[in-house]
Amino acid sequence: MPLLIKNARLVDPSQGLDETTSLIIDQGKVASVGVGLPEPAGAELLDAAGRLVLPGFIDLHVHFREPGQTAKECIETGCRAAVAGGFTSVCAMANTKPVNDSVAITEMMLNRANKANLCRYFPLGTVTKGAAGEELADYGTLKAAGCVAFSDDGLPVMNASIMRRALEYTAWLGVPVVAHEEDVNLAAKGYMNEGAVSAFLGCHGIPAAAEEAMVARDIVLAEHTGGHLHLAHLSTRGALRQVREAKARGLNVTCEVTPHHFALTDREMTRFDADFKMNPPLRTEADVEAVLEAIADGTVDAIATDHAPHAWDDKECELRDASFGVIGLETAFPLALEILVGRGVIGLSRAVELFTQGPARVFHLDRLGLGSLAPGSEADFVLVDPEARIDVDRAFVQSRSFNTPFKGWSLPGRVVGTWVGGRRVWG
Ligand SMILES: NC(=O)N[C@@H](CC(=O)O)C(=O)O
Ligand SMILES: [Zn+2]
Ligand SMILES: [Zn+2]
Repeated sequence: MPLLIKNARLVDPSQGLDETTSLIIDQGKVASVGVGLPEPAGAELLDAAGRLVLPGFIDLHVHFREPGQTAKECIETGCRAAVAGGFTSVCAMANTKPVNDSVAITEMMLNRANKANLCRYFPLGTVTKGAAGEELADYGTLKAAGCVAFSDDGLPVMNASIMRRALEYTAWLGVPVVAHEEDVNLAAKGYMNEGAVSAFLGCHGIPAAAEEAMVARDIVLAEHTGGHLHLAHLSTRGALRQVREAKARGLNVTCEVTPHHFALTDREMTRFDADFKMNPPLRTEADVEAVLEAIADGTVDAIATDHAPHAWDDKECELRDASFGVIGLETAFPLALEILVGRGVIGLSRAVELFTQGPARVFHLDRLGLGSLAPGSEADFVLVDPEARIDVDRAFVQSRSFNTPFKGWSLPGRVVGTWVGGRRVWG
């Protein structure tokens, strides 16, 4: 049965649209967009009542812990958190147990996601076998099995020769290498940003140079190989400056930033609460300013959550010993509304772009009809009430874990409904 959506404020940067209009959805796809469309025979009617209709969000960076650590999250609970947050596609990191360096694991993940039947799920394969940093994974067979990119995320690829080969081989396949940039020798025993706050607290710090030195190395390697380097969760002024310069030189370099890195600084660490501990760490105010500038000037391609669920006892211990990582699927878009749009850093259309067309392009998901609501696209969309607020508490969060630094926050932007391929999966 076709679906006619009326009185929608459709914001779709892929079509340059921000206007009140109607959409017709038929057979899982967008059939037409425009004011005063004739009602198809027997159509179901949805009155958006002026609320936002947006292309479904795409998250390039989530950790769903299946196989291996399903007490933290499984593919089904992760996908439920995704659709509750308005995400209709997620790209899942390979640092599961065992890691995703084989067709068997990729297929198992895809089967589990299929069974959950909530959002689209795109696995990443590892860069190296076992994510051990020594031997390249088999990119061709992993791509054929469904992997959309390759990453050892959680761990940097410290061997430059391995990174060089990875960029060369993936260039032939036309898929990106996603880099977690952290020089392990510079980061050493650090567990928060190195700076005035870490000195005051007497905590081991991770210097900005740990990230920036690796970004520099990998931009050099991307230039020499022609490979597509996608830089995950960038957090420092120097890292973003290098991306801006690399893009100006026409290199095949893209990057993402997370909501926690645009919303919070390392001052939060004075609470000694491990829900503020993640990798890369929360940085200084100057770094947050640089993240906001890079979001505004187009240096940043996508907002990605780095949704990293951890169990209560992974966090409820000495800060030094706690796991790195925070959840983020349900708070990402509300934080963008509050901090990016609400404080005038960017307009709503650019914010939507960072969740839709931007990430779609990075992993070439635009070729699958994702990240856009132009006629012919997949009918993946989200209905958001920008006036209604959310309260970030345990009842609101669908994830199996609750390690969020935004607990207790009230934010604008309730996801009223989420549709994947024309089927309502949330709300
Ligand atoms: N971001 C984190 O602090 N943790 C991630 C790994 C990662 O993204 O590096 C995790 O898997 O828990
Ligand atoms: Zn990482
Ligand atoms: Zn990650």
